[in-house]
Amino acid sequence: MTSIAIVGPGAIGGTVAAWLAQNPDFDVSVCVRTPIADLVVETPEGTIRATPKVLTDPSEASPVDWVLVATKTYSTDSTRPWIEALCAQGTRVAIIQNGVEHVRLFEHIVPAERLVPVMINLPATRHAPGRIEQSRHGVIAVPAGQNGEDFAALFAHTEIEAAAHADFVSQLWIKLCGNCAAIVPALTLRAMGPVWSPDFEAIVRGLNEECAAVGRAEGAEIPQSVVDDFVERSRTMPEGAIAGSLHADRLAGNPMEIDARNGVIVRLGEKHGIPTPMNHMLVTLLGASGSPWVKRD
Ligand SMILES: NC(=O)C1=CN([C@@H]2O[C@H](COP(=O)(O)OP(=O)(O)OC[C@H]3O[C@@H](n4cnc5c(N)ncnc54)[C@H](OP(=O)(O)O)[C@@H]3O)[C@@H](O)[C@H]2O)C=CC1
Ligand SMILES: CC(C)(CO)C(=O)C(=O)O
Repeated sequence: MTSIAIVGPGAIGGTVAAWLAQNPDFDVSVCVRTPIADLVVETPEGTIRATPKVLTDPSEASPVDWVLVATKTYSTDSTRPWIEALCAQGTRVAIIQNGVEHVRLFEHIVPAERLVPVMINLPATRHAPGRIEQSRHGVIAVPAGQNGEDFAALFAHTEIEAAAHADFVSQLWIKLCGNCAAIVPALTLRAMGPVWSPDFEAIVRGLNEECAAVGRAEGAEIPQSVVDDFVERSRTMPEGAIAGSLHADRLAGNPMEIDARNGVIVRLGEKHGIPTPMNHMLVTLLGASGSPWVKRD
């Protein structure tokens, strides 16, 4: 029996927990801030249900084989008591978050050799605690090596396609290219397609080009087609559509992962001497909308 604890069963953590709990060989528990009774996830494969063990305080936790952290990036330090209670010598800790700085954010909490950064491409929305909609097929990428391969193997019996990649850094930055333009609808509070114009396209393309340039300087391989495809996807975003979790968080009045998704492009751009004026300006403007998470997470 493999024991797995998911810290933060929100949209992503709840979906992952529900899928893993379908495997009778896994003992799945969830570590919550807001209590839940169970998990019900509407997936492209139909509705799945799970009744994992629900822990509400780190004092109830004991060491497990795998800890999966799926909180927002700005909640990192609040997960420390959970991670400490759930870890023994052999425990591995996977960080399932957006952005490219999983290791920087958690290396003061988890030893590097037990830390597994995870890129997840899986659109999910939490409608109520434990009630989630997974709107498309899920894809997970992890670094090559034993930890990455063992993590990917946990998903063998799920609809989530998980694989270890030698070029994980490219996986992370290509995902960030897809995420970085969502700062525009988070600011305008409407879909991009209906307001598209040459000036608007210059902003969206600028955000993406800056991200790709900084990613390449960090060692990622990002073909130009990645930028062009994301710009095209933005151009065709239909009226009423929500561009993912950042836009959804702004609409809900929640804190936003501005630093992890756009601030990081500015910070790492400065390190490499790459100008990032579009990201810099929109980070400043969205931060001025009231989110406390414009500063470095
Ligand atoms: N949603 C999506 O479609 C996608 C999101 N991502 C990324 O995945 C990560 C998670 O996002 P998402 O699932 O949307 O976020 P949610 O806000 O839906 O979920 C985060 C969860 O973490 C919980 N939490 C926060 N702090 C703690 C703590 N100290 N202990 C226990 N639980 C805690 C929250 O509790 P509470 O219930 O009290 O709010 C919530 O359940 C982010 O980095 C996001 O960018 C990546 C791909 C797609
Ligand atoms: C765009 C999406 C849904 C892709 O997984 C995402 O990463 C997010 O909303 O944060």
